[in-house]
Amino acid sequence: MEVFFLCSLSPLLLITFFIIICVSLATIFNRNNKLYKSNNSNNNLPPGKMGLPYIGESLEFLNSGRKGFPEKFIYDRMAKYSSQVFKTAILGEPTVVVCGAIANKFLFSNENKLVQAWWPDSVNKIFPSSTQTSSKEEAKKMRKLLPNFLKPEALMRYVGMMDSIAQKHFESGWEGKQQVTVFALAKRFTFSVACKVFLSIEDSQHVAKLAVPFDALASGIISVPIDLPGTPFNRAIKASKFIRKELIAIIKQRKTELAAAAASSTTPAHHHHQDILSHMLLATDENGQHMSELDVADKILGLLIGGHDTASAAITFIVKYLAELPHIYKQVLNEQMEIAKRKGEGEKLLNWEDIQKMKYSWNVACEVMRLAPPLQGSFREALNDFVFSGFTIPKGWKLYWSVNSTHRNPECFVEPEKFDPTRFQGRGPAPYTYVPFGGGPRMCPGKEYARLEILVFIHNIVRRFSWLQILPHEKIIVDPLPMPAHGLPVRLFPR
Ligand code: HEM
Repeated sequence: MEVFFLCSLSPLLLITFFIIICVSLATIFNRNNKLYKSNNSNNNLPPGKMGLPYIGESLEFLNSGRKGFPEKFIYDRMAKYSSQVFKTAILGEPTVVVCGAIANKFLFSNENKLVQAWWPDSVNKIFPSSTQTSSKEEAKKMRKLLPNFLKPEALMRYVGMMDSIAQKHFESGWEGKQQVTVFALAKRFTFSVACKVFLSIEDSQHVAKLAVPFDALASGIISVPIDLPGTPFNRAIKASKFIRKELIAIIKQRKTELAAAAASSTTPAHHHHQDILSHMLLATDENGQHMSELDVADKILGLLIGGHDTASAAITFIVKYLAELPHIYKQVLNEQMEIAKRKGEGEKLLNWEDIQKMKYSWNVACEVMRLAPPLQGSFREALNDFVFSGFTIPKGWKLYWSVNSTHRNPECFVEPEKFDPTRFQGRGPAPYTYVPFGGGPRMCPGKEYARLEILVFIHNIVRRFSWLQILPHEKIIVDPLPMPAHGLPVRLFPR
């Protein structure tokens, strides 16, 4: 189909595309060349290789993940240069990779002072977001509002809602089946929860209508940014336009409903005022300003994307580790049965207090995210020349911090390859060593939300089933999120 589409394009169009690609490559190359050159005089750069022009070491970087060992790229170079800081070029950018807890602390505490968040070009093109339509200051203000919608006090009321979605999800997707593919179901679960909590959308057909473009969007975000018909990047841009249009329509309708409810003193018939969309529409900043429709759409889109593959990857790997480690499964089951037993007569849904009791289960989830972190790290950009660890980091260069540089480091975690949830008991890991959600001002705003949906999922799965992996040696691919190559098929044993 895609090949057909390409062939049917007129030669003129093809030539035009070709020229566009050449020009954009040349622009990137030129800009980076300036970046590289401006620093030739600077001989205090970290050790490391910049690889081929433009491509740099991107292929090595991406391939180590696709082979299932994303940490290899980093550990190989740390060993080779005997340094926790090294330079490279990835995704078209001169980059300094900084490893270890000290580096994490440095980056996270210098946000907007020495560094700022940076995303690859592909991400910016798929989200022509408020960062571009409104001023930087405004975007920063909006980012500050985000945690308000997702802090524990705000999320408490959603626990029952999540549990009700989980119960329906297990009834329709798992019960009565001998065998299921976990990754696809985990994605369906987290997406259903998001549709309900953010937008009050529960109708399964409506959820499915949004889920399809969402998958396209998620798989195109970190792709080669070539915008030609049929490329994943192109599909992602189209999907993002479609979803934004849907969201704007939902937002407009909601505004009318909220206005009507405010005008009449009656409470609205729906429970819409409970979801995150209504909270965003009603929220005001310090000057009493409401967020614009476009801003709200972008924020919701950002949340849907941020939570789409990350939480479902975490859930998938929890299921995988519990299959491999029956003694851990048993302790999780004991904890969850105890919680179920203590619930009052007629109390059908989990609540906030129940979640607080799931300490062991959360330690297990944390240990899973230590060994199989959903995100491998993220980028920052140097705002000025500065010195870190004795090396000069030039203005405009990118910095990459990696979750694995501490999660798999024996100095941070004794016997790092060993699965041991008790690491999280007592005082837990040293500061800045356990960072699956990042840290500092840009730390994942969805952390608490993710904790809730993960624990609700664990509660529902262990109470219904035990399970075995159908492919015990299924390969793991990290591209860019970790995922079992065949989606983790398991055999179910109802309890
Ligand atoms: C287990 C699940 C999750 C993990 C491991 C995870 C991890 C992360 C990490 C590492 C970052 C980047 C932090 C940085 O650059 O320093 C991030 C950013 C973000 N996450 Fe999550 N996340 C998860 C779930 C979620 C969920 C459920 C949501 C939404 C409800 C979400 C929304 C976001 C958003 C919007 C950002 C961007 C924040 C910004 O640019 O300032 N995440 N996440």
